[in-house]
Amino acid sequence: MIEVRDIRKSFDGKEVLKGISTKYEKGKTNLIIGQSGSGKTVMLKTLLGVHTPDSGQILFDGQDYALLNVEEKREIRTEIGMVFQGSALFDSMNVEENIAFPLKMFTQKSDQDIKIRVQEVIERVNLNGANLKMPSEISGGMQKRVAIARAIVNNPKYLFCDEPNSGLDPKTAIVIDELIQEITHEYQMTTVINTHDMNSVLQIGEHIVFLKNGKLVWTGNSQEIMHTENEDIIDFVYSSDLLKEIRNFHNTKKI
Ligand SMILES: Nc1ncnc2c1ncn2[C@@H]1O[C@H](COP(=O)(O)OP(=O)(O)OP(=O)(O)O)[C@@H](O)[C@H]1O
Repeated sequence: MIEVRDIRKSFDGKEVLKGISTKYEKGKTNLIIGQSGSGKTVMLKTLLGVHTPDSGQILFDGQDYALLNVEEKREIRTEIGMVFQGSALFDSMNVEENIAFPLKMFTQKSDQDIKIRVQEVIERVNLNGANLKMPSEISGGMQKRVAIARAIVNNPKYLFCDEPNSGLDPKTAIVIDELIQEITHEYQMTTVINTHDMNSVLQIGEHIVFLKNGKLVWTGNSQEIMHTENEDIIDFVYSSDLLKEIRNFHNTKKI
């Protein structure tokens, strides 16, 4: 579990995170949602340790990150797997080399052990037979699978995903969402996902944190978000006039 307590972060005097407190639970897909500029990326980067909060605490399974020594901080960072927006694969490496990269960089595993582990995750994300393909030779959905495989190859406790299905068609996006949810449950990881994709919110939103202008204005799950009367959520979920009309139509029918 990751707990954030009253996190604040400013850039050049402009406060971007305004006292966020929440818990990202283990074994759940925790979503950070909100409009562009609401602070989702800054929040995720703060969890990653890229940004240092101006105040507040981040606790990884009860350990206050700011109070850890350099070695302990390094240890926590090796327990984080990251799926970057756009996959961020190494173009000059094939699928299995991309996936093996964190093991070669951050562990002392033998070549044989690396080979076995890489094959395990290749099978887990259904990339069988694609081992020697280059990123340019595979589809966007397969590239995401490689990115997910690379993120989980070192058995992380925490999995962070930045817009994991951006650029994918809706069907592939759902498959990728479901894969992330399955592995979250299976490996009991604490998964935090940045998204503004409403399909993801409804499909895998087990714990949703809604940010608006750097403030947390709502938390709940995918069922609750459909029935809330919170105006900010309604505005976000029913962003188009057509969707607003459909909602009004359903509400009128209920009366
Ligand atoms: N390194 C930085 N320096 C200065 N300002 C920043 C920095 N990073 C983010 N910001 C500002 O913080 C605010 C929140 O940005 P952030 O990228 O977190 O939004 P977001 O919700 O992730 O948006 P999007 O969905 O478009 O990615 C924006 O006003 C942005 O300009």
